[in-house]
Amino acid sequence: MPQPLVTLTGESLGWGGQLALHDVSLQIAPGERIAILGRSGAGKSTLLTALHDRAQVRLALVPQDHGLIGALSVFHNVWMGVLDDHGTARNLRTLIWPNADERGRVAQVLGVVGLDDLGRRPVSQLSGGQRQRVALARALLRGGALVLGDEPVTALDPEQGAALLDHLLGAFPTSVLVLHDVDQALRVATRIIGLRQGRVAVDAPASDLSADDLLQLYR
Ligand SMILES: Nc1ncnc2c1ncn2[C@@H]1O[C@H](COP(=O)(O)OP(=O)(O)OP(=O)(O)O)[C@@H](O)[C@H]1O
Repeated sequence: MPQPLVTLTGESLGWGGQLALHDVSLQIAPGERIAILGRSGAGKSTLLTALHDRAQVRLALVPQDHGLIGALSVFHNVWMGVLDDHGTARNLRTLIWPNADERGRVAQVLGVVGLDDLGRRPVSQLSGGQRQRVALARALLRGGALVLGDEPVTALDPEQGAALLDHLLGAFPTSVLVLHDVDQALRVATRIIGLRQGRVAVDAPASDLSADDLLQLYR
């Protein structure tokens, strides 16, 4: 069995003294495409935080709130995905005067998400869907062994969302994505983890689960 990318052992996590995740143990193996489902407040984002903190591999993150800096341009927000690959001097130079290679790398991922002409626009002037696509472009530029995404395509229309979800899954060998659409989860995931009140209520191969099984999580 290959070495797991992330292992949680009896993980409990809370906010302000209140537990949001109770004694969760699980492993993420290379190659898995995991969808996390559950009602609002079930602990999905908290589980992603735990996985993020425990992962020992290079990973990219698409947070629920996009994690962008509104005053900075689209280019700079996307470049943030690779800031820790470079030293301070190089990053300062890129901030002021990106070279052709850097501009090309960002343009490539902006092309994938359909934001070709918006590199210089401050993120504060973008729509919600455009912001989400900037966060996706930043994750694609970063790359890595694992992508963690918290409802990474919810701000997009169904067609564009499905296309970008497929692209994201193709760009990373392993993924753990919080999704809110049961059918979408069954379409793209190899394994589904369902949370209820901070506990794992379902953890099974997607091929063993039906939409009805998963809808129980929301009742
Ligand atoms: N920063 C925070 N400070 C305090 N409590 C928090 C914080 N983040 C989450 N919580 C609480 O932890 C619990 C789980 O929240 P979490 O965001 O993990 O749920 P979720 O399943 O991702 O919900 P949603 O689908 O609404 O995003 C909730 O009761 C929530 O109120």
